[in-house]
Amino acid sequence: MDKVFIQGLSIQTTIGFFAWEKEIKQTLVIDLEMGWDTSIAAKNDELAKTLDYADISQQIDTFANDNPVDLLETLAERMAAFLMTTYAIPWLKLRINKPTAVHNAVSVGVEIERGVKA
Ligand SMILES: Nc1nc2c(c(=O)[nH]1)N=C([C@H](O)[C@@H](O)CO)CN2
Repeated sequence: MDKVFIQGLSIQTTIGFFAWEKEIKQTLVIDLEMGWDTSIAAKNDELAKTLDYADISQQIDTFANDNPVDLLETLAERMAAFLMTTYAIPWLKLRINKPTAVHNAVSVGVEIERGVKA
């Protein structure tokens, strides 16, 4: 299966369980793999036939900021559903890192896989 991916997308958004977290923006770093037949776009060199990683990166930032939640789990689930519906993505793996959440860890976060691999 071919993939289009986004690695290390850094966004600033409101996220977190605690009251103080709802008053600030924190950094999330997002890794996304999306199943896609890239040969269709390659055939006639057409951006419109593939997943535009620049457009999707912007949509991820907008989605996170428009949908503040407590848990990374909730954001991951909702973001995965939004991306799969909007772009007709059959399968994806989404990892959301919250690098500043635990001071003595490099990063913490969640990773989910949704859909069916072609
Ligand atoms: N599995 C998770 N654990 C925790 C989360 C989370 O979203 N998923 N969130 C928090 C707090 O918001 C934390 O990031 C504050 O430092 C704690 N654990």
